Amino acid sequence: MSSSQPIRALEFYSGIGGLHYALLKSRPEAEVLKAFDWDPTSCQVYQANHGPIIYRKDISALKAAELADLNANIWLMSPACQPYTVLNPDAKGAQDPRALSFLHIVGFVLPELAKSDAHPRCILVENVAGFETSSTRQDLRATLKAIGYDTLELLLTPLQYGIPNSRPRYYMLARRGGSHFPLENKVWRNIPDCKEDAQVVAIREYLDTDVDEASGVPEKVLKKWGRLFDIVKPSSARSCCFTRGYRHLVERSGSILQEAEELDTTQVFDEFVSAGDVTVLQPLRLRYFTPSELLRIFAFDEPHFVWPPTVSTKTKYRLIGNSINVRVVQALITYLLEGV
Ligand SMILES: C[S@@+](CC[C@H](N)C(=O)[O-])C[C@H]1O[C@@H](n2cnc3c(N)ncnc32)[C@H](O)[C@@H]1O
Repeated sequence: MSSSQPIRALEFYSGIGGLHYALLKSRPEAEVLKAFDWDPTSCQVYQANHGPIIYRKDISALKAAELADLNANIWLMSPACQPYTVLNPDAKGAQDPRALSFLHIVGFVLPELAKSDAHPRCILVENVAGFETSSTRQDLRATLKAIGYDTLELLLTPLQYGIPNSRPRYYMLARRGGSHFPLENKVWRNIPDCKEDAQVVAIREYLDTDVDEASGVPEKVLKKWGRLFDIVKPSSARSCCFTRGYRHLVERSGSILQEAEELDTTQVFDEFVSAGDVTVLQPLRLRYFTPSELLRIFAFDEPHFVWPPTVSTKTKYRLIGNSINVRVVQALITYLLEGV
């Protein structure tokens, strides 16, 4: 969008507003007109940070006419990923009821708006890696093409932006009436013509200075599941993907931190196994990442981010784990808008 044209966005599946932050970091003058989510706590957190533009609503119930009146020129969308996640062996894709609202908005509402040329100039869709093999992705591409969009698909991770966290995510960018994306028909692993491969910063740059004991990993958890954890140190240049199940699930829900940098993790765990005594692990000082550390890793403007006082720590983890990496999406929005 040319810099003289106001950017007016709608945010669907807004959660705690990661896409909103990404848009503002890319284009500070942009305005999010309305955001939609049906989860009451997400809406409460969103409102605390972005004001009363959040509508608690089932997106399946949105009508073309109400969206046309808003006259937005960019839509930002991060629909539920459970239907598509490879972590769920029973994922049903488009057959999952949680996929319905996205099929409604893309398959019905957008084409309806296109009849009166009221569809947005640009669209960004975010989902889990794995979405690219779904029938929903094929339908999305076909629908967007049929109503005049040029599309580009990518799989990116924050590691490419120097952030020590793996979070591979699928993105689709769509625009109409602007310059064309490269013709090559593939899922891109970097933004075209943009070599972002930054030096990854160590985890220690993201850590709180003062962490209370509640973040420690309980001994009973370590005793039963300790060997399954992905463990990183302050000097590590990686961590694994943090999900909404962080602190509930052990495997594949995110890394824990070993504060004792100097100790050899494997050696201490071997001693624990042979001694059968969990206290052997104490010198490692194993703990969970705190919500504020995760917000920093997700590139949220952490010191200014507000949690309403009623939101529990457990809920904070759920909401952050559902969210997006702001830095990655910022780069995508910049690229998307440059071509319009
Ligand atoms: C993957 S999360 C998106 C998170 C968001 N981008 C953020 O930064 O926090 C999906 C969100 O969609 C919401 N959601 C799922 N289905 C919905 C529906 N039918 N109507 C409204 N919101 C829905 C969930 O409550 C959740 O907040």
